[in-house]
Amino acid sequence: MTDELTGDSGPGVAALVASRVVDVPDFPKPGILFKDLTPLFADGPVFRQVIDVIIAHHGGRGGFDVVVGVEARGFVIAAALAYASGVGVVPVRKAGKLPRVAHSATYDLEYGTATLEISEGAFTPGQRVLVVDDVLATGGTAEATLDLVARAGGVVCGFTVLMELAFLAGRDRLPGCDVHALMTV
Ligand SMILES: O=P(O)(O)OC[C@H]1O[C@H](OP(=O)(O)OP(=O)(O)O)[C@H](O)[C@@H]1O
Ligand SMILES: Nc1ncnc2[nH]cnc12
Repeated sequence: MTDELTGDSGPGVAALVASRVVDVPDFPKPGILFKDLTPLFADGPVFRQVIDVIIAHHGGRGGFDVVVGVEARGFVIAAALAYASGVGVVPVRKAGKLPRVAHSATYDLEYGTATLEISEGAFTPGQRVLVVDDVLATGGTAEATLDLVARAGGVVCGFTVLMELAFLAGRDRLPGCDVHALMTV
């Protein structure tokens, strides 16, 4: 089990995450094995432990100035991280949802193409940004998000996911970034 004080993520937290993931074959398209992490979000003690481990990995409270969450499942994690750390949260949203778009980025993911956007005035220049999502797969979403954060004046200090699908090599698209996955498949 994870030590909440040291944030030691070790095998304990990986097993915990794995125990709360449901594999859904052929969603949203035939051939995709979808990793459904909503059972983890629904388990209060596990969710809290996961949040504490992520904060500890990224330097504890004070290790980052703002959290970016990627629509939609990243929002759940980002809001919890921000609240627990006493910092704000900035949403990166799918196209057409934000009223004051500053920057857009289009990318491919495991099962399609999408465009992400960030608002005007998202950061003060040089703010240290922790980016969070539930899954790292091909890395298209993460690469686009890191690009948006940089164009908006933020400095990415880390990228965190609950689960990394290593066989899709998404990490290779994020050179120089502190990529942290609580569990890897
Ligand atoms: O590494 P990639 O291949 O880019 O895939 C990872 C992304 O795919 C999923 O989001 P999705 O686009 O399905 O959106 P949702 O959270 O709104 O369901 C997941 O939440 C990540 O954001
Ligand atoms: N297989 C998968 N499961 C959950 N989210 C994903 N995002 C991209 N691929 C995914």
